Amino acid sequence: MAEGLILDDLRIAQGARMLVALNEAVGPGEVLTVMGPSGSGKSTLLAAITGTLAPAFALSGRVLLDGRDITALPPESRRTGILFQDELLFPHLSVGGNLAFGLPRAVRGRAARRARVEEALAEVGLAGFAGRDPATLSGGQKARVALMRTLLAAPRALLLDEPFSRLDAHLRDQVRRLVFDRARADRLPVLLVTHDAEDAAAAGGRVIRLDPEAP
Ligand SMILES: Nc1ncnc2c1ncn2[C@@H]1O[C@H](COP(=O)(O)OP(=O)(O)OP(=O)(O)O)[C@@H](O)[C@H]1O
Repeated sequence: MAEGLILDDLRIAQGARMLVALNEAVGPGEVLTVMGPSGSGKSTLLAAITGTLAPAFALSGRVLLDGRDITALPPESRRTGILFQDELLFPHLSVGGNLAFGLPRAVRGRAARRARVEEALAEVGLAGFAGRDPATLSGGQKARVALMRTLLAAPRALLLDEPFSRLDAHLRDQVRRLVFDRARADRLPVLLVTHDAEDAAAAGGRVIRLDPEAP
């Protein structure tokens, strides 16, 4: 069975408008960058993969992850992880609470869950931050917590919806490197949506462009 993420004749239409039509295979540790003008369907493509496509769209074809057809599965069963432009940390939870939220239920017991959270924080240079309010973190720290929250759920594919675009140039480079290094180390296929040619170059993989038919 083929490892990685496969978009098998995946088509997304909005009424008579064909937004996305793709045949792509993204191997473990490989990054496929998706570019295209605003409104061309980049976020919609990611939603089709995570299982959160709005009812306004019609989907055909298949999404395969590690050989498993996930096209019709509910989002929580797909094992796809996504990072957005806004970190979307829960403001009412501590940093540790945010990370614990990402942990699979299979990690049982308060002590074991706490240990996994501490380990994750230490991995991104944030040891001791578990009790902090997310509002007190810098942009780069929030980005690292958001990455670890996504990775703690043990996804088999990583989807990135412009996650670097709000960071300043220096941080952007750091966080980008962290994300791509982790994806390679965990052998995750990555789909990167971006407007930024530098992001695409840093990703180092193939680039495709969405050019939807005019309505
Ligand atoms: N929930 C929705 N219901 C109906 N139409 C939607 C919905 N979300 C997006 N659209 C429409 O679908 C098309 C694709 O939008 P999408 O957000 O995927 O584009 P994008 O390429 O990600 O754009 P951007 O670069 O601006 O983020 C647009 O015409 C948009 O207006």
